[in-house]
Amino acid sequence: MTPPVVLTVAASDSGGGAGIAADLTTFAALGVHGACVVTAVTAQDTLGVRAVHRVPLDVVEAQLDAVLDDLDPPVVKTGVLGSPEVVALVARRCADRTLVVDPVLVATTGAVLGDEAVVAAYAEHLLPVAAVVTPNEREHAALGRPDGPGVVVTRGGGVATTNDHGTGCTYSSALAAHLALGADLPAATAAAASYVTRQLLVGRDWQLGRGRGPVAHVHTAPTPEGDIA
Ligand SMILES: Nc1ncnc2c1ncn2[C@@H]1O[C@H](COP(=O)(O)OP(=O)(O)OP(=O)(O)O)[C@@H](O)[C@H]1O
Ligand SMILES: Cc1ncc(COP(=O)(O)O)c(N)n1
Repeated sequence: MTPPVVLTVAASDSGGGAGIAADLTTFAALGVHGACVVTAVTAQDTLGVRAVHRVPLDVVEAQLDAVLDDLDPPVVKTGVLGSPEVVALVARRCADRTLVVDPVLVATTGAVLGDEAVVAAYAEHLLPVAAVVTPNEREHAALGRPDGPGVVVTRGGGVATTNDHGTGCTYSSALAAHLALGADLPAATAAAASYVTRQLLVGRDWQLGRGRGPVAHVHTAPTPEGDIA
């Protein structure tokens, strides 16, 4: 059966923990086809963000044109957008689709990934056309505490682990994938939360890098018999 298409508009993470890497692997794990528009390249690892290179606006728009014209994704998920111009562009071009906005402003490791101008652009352009917004507490406060049925404030959870880099991206991607597969919002948020919980458990003892290791976006745990659970 042909899978539904979900587009992520987000930044790359060279460490493979967050952003595009988390989004596409989560989409694959949940059975949707992932397309990607890259807004910025980050030089990043489990310890922090070393550099951010924004993709020029016309190149972001050309990627968007290509995917929207040809693959026609019914669901679009956003992560790091990088500039107010890109925020406004996505709002303009994707308002007629189911938009899942993860307003990433600060990385787990502390780096600022969205400044005040980006925050203002979210409030003015993107939040009014979003079906779902998934800020964490800090992002919710920065955005002026928007309210409504589509505002899902994320709050961590019960799994004790330091391998949690990329959890917000994985959560919002899982939510977008379940919406594309036909779930309603309450079912999609519940499925996304249980997916993240399971994946945090899978990667809890991994030793990748020297900082906040990545959540296991896609892997399943082998059983004692060597099968895949
Ligand atoms: N330790 C945990 N145990 C279980 N579930 C968790 C844990 N951490 C995160 N989650 C799940 O993932 C969701 C997103 O997590 P969190 O709020 O930590 O993301 P974030 O990285 O702060 O988000 P953003 O990408 O918006 O910055 C939570 O709402 C929860 O469902
Ligand atoms: C490219 C990119 N996108 C998103 C995040 C946020 O993820 P996290 O909150 O886990 O650091 C990140 N650090 N880098």
